Amino acid sequence: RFVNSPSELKPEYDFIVVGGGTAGNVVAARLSEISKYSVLVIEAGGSDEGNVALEIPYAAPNAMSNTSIIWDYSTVPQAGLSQRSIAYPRGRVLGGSSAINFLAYTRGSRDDFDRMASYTGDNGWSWNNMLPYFKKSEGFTRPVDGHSTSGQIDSNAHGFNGPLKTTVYACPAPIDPMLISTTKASPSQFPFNVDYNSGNTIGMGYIQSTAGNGVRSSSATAFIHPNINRPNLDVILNTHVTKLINVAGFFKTPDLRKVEFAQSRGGQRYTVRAKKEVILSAGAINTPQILHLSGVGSPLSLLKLKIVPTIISPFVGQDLQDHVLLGSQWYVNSTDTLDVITTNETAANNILTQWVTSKTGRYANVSGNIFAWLRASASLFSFFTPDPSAGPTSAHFELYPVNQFASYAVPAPTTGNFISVVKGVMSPASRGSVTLNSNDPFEPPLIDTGFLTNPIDIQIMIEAIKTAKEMFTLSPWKGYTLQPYGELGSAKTDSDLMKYIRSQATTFYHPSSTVKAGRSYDITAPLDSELNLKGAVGVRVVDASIFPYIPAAHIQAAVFAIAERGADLIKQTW
Ligand SMILES: Cc1cc2nc3c(=O)[nH]c(=O)nc-3n(C[C@H](O)[C@H](O)[C@H](O)COP(=O)(O)OP(=O)(O)OC[C@H]3O[C@@H](n4cnc5c(N)ncnc54)[C@H](O)[C@@H]3O)c2cc1C
Repeated sequence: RFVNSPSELKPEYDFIVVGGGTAGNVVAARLSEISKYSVLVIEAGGSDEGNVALEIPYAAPNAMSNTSIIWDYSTVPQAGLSQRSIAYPRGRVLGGSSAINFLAYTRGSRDDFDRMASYTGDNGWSWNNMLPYFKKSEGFTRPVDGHSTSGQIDSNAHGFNGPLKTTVYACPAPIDPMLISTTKASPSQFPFNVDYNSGNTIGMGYIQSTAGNGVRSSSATAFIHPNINRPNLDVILNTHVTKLINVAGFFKTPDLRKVEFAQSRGGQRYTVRAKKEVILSAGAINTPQILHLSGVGSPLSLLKLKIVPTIISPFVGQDLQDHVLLGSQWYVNSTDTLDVITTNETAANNILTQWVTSKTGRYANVSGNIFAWLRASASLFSFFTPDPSAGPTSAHFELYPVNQFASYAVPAPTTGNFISVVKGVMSPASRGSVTLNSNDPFEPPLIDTGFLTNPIDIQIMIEAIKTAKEMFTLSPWKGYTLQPYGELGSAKTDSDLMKYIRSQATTFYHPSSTVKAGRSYDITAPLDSELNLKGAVGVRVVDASIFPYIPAAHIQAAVFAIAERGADLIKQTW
């Protein structure tokens, strides 16, 4: 049930999940399958229901500017981005970032998960052991235009009965045949990959997304709403967890199973206790923030903010990783592009009407249908600049072609037709941090992505731009792609490209690795390999914070899968 006010809560639950986001809702749904466990989810945001903007796959990018459903964060000035501070929204609504994200469903590679297994010393995180969890959460769905997916996915790699709906494109785009022809024109550079979610991510293939029947699937629609009538599951919305309180006596291992929360900034503080565990699933920004507010971190930094240290864990909030993004645009020799949606109101309304009446058409789709993940040249790497990727099945960079003007840095022109290639550094070496700015839980933390502070990452982005340019010299693009738009057109040397990248790059919004899992003796890892907070009784972290290295993919699928395993680890313990 949804609980309307703190007075309706029980004083104790077996499990309290902090954050009804991507991972938290999976954990709550799986734990409440066991009827004798009582489970409470505390979510800072409101309901996701009745908000059409969250349902339309194509409109996803609009959600992140709706301040009623996001944590409206921005980063500190970024050394690697010409000192720009960039917008850094997170989902603040039931479903968390899975309710507002861009729907790409990409798991990461065999090497990503095998590296996580070897880093943590826990083979349960290996690709072979995680694949069943990917399949468990997934319910692959026939695309709404009814086309056959034969040759577009490898059905052996997918789950068809899980709650989270996934699919491929619902509406073909004019550039799709050119992209597929690219894999034939230059198969060594752009190999066709029938399914990047099968362990080997490298090549060009069809994009999968978290949608089904023309609407978004999120952790709220998949894991909470279908189970909300369970008598052992309570969900309270619009409720902000302010800290965990240590209830152990002096000289005892800290026991943080008392959760403090409030419903407004100056509002009354309440508490609720967990008999078994508190699971922190507030995401890679807010989970370290809550830990810091609870006195878990570097004692010196905490004392400066008048927070009493409870557990010395200086790496909480350190090592943030994310994927840096750059959109580049080219004019095209065609008027049949998606630019019509921003430049022609009548056309946009017709597309919207089609979606409203039948949940089909362009709005049932994400912005692109086919993309590529590629390896950088081996010559970029040396003893001094080692390859940051997990191995040969992990991409160094992404090329995501979109048949319209796409940039998160410069406004779209009011006329013209474009193809954009959104590029990302998928196996970054740079790392940043999340630190407290204040001991007020309602104050945003200081977020530093560290983007492009490691020189290898900018070299990889330069190679990504050059690869996109080379793609447009291949035969399928002759006569279609015209001159590059804006600053890219005048960038001739690597140093020009560097300037262009640093002045326009933003983010894929994938913060991770801020409360890493690792071996018991690894002081850089605040969690053990089963996601328990080291040095505490009764606290686990299950969200994007836990990855020791960011997977070389858009990370929600990996978050869903680690949450499935996290729930199993909790069940095994109890
Ligand atoms: C704009 C955007 C686009 C993205 N696009 C994609 C994409 O296309 N594909 C992809 O794979 N990934 C994408 N991502 C990333 C992906 O969505 C996230 O990495 C993933 O959903 C994170 O899951 P999580 O469980 O760690 O955190 P979240 O899903 O963010 O959940 C955290 C939850 O905790 C709640 N919370 C936080 N603090 C508190 C508190 N103090 N008290 C109570 N509740 C709290 C939040 O409100 C939220 O509901 C995108 C993200 C964004 C923001």
